[in-house]
Amino acid sequence: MLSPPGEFSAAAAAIAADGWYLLPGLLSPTQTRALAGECRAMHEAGQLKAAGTGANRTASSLRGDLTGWFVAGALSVPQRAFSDRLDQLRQALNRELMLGLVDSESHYAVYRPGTGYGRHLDRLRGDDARVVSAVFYLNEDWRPAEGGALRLYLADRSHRDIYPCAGDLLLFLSAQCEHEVLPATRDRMSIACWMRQRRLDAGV
Ligand SMILES: O=C(O)CCC(=O)C(=O)O
Ligand SMILES: [Fe+2]
Repeated sequence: MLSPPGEFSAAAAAIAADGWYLLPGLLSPTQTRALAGECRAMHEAGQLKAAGTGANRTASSLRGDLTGWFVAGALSVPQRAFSDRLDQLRQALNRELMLGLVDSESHYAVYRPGTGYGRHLDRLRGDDARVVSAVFYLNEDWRPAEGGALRLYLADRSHRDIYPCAGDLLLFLSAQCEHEVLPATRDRMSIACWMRQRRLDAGV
């Protein structure tokens, strides 16, 4: 299903101009709460695993999150609602910016208190598939005093701190925007996603 015409025009324009955008309202509060409940339940059941970095995804000291990938063909009801909306956004970005985004990958992430993710780019070594990073936040009533900002480093050498507030989707260009996750004083839950192009070295 297509999104209403123009729904994501502001996001597309900001990504083209600035390389990033904070998009509210992708899902209803009820849908967002369902995802948060599922993420918390998977965490409590021990189903989220220490994440790695790089193509081999071995555990790393750079990052302290626990993750669980969404499995295509086995999405839960809340995951399907999220993935459908992300797909509408992906198609709108293709229409407005001609990005050639063919699919996306997503995982739940929980950062325990005191853990973060050091400054990095989201492109994997030798792999140019990731074009747009999207992080959907699941934390109700987050207060800045609790820390946990995503610090986004901008081209003009300034930075922006974005707090992980439920319902907000942070979008940025994977190849250009260095960023880090600052430690928090409570569990920090999100869905990290990447919209991908066909790999340039993959042939046709
Ligand atoms: O959770 C966030 O705000 C960002 C996570 C991140 O940078 C990543 O998973 O690559
Ligand atoms: Fe990242």
